[in-house]
Amino acid sequence: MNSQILDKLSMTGLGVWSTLGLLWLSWVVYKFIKAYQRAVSIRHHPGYRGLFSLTTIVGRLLPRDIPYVNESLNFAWRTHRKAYNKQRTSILSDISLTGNSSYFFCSTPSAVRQLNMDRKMFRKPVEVYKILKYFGSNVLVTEGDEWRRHRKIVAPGFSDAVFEHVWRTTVEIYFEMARSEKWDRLDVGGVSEVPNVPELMSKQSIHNTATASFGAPLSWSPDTKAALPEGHDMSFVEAITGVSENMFLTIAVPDILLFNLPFKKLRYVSTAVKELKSYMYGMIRDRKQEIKSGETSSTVRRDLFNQLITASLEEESAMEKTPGSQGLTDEELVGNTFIFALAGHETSAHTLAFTFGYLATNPDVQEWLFEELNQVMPDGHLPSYKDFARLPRTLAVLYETLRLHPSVNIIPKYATEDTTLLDDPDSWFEGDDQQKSQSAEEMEKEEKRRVFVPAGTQCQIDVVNLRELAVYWPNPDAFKPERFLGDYEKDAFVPFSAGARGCIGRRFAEVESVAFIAMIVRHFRLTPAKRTTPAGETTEQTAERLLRAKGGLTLTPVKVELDFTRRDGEGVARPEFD
Ligand code: HEM
Repeated sequence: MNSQILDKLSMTGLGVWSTLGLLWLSWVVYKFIKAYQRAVSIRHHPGYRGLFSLTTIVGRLLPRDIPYVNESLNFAWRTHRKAYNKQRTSILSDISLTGNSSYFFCSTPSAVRQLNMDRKMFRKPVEVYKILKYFGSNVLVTEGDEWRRHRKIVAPGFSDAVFEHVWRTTVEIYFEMARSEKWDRLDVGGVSEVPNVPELMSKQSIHNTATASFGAPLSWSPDTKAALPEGHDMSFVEAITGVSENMFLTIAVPDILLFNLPFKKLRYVSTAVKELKSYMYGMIRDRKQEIKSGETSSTVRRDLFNQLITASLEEESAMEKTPGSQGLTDEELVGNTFIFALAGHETSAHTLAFTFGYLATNPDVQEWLFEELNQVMPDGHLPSYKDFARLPRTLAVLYETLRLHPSVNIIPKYATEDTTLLDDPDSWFEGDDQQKSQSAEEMEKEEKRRVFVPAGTQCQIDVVNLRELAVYWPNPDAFKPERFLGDYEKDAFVPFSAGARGCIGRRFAEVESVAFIAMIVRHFRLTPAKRTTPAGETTEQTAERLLRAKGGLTLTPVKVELDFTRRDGEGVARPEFD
């Protein structure tokens, strides 16, 4: 081929590519204009800024939080909530993609209720969760009949017997932590500096998961010289720590790279993955044998794992009698236990770190909480699961933290058919729409406020924005746990989601967190770390610094540095359990 023909061909190629590029650009601009028109027509922000949201290719390439461009669109966490508030004009935010579907960010209780309760019209977009199938399919990532099969088997595990076990384990872990942090050697008034509360909470949460979920023996400070089980290069707790703390790497890096690249970090994570899988399959084999041979029963072993395997075996044996029943495969059992570990670990650890940050910066609330704890846990009294119901202030402190710093920022759903969502702007100013009488005129008005949602539209519950609804949360930015002691709008508080797809581990998390907060605050006064607080810093600045958050798999505390000052009384040395 002579060079003239080659030149011609490359010119033609260039022409084709430029034409395609131009067509693509025109299509993007067309989609953008349509999105903008729709956003304006239904009064929804963010209008033109939709192009820069994280749901668009452009938005993903740009740095986060560029003033006036995308600063309030970083839904992983809105670092500039104040700016966001000013721009907010309505409740359903239509952030359209350069792709072919729209995103609705919903933060009106009426829309949230619809999204959570109308299971026919709104479903979970399972493709979004694909990466969480890494260890096997599970209850979080499935829908329809598949989901029902998983949920039926995992649900019985979340029982009072397990919660009692969780409570007890949490209290034991507290004493192990106190010993390891040398808190048991502190005199009354003595101070322990805790420079990294999130790290400590992560450790407590991993131990809780290993012990309460998997029944592993408690090993806060393991004997490193002790022999590892045969055929293993890591202990179980080390493997679960390696995977949990590097979850993002585990699921984001393709296996071929994760297992073969010669980087130290990847070697560590891939070994942890291999080890965790090997432990989990081994444990399933052993537990199945134990249960089948009658060597143990769920009343002896109360961990979540045992309940799950028992329920799956029961379902399998029911198969013979009831056609259609089906247990979980070993891979699905591993998938579910992994998801319990993942869903339970990060969320709880981060929430506890934020809780202690809030208490340290709100001394009045801390004393209000201490009053309750002192009554329920007089000196030397070890609280039991029965005391959970007597600690409403402690639970309220947890809820208020979750309202202000919800671990899960966005809960995705999609519309299965053409439908409408109730945009309820009046409720921002007037109160709950439900309480209004439904006269014909009002119903007509209500129809007008319904926003058309075409089939396939992604409708996200915007958990972060719900915190801002002053109608339901007077003085919304203030840390006021007492608001949860009376009636409150349940659809404006959905950190655990709600309805059939609500968090199955909610009670588990509440029990673990309440027990741990109770043990810490009963025995220590928490204050911002003296050593690292700059001179002249105001209370607001300290709170802002300590409660800073960043995105991640779930909302992540940046750094919470506190001083723990021992209160009077006992409770830092481990007593004998009966
Ligand atoms: C503060 C702690 C926790 C928070 C804030 C939280 C939040 C949530 C949220 C928002 C969902 C819905 C997710 C979605 O629809 O995409 C969810 C689902 C789920 N959570 Fe949690 N969670 C917590 C603790 C736990 C714990 C301790 C466990 C297990 C031991 C757990 C297990 C699950 C599971 C299995 C699902 C899926 C349920 C289903 O789809 O049927 N979570 N959680």
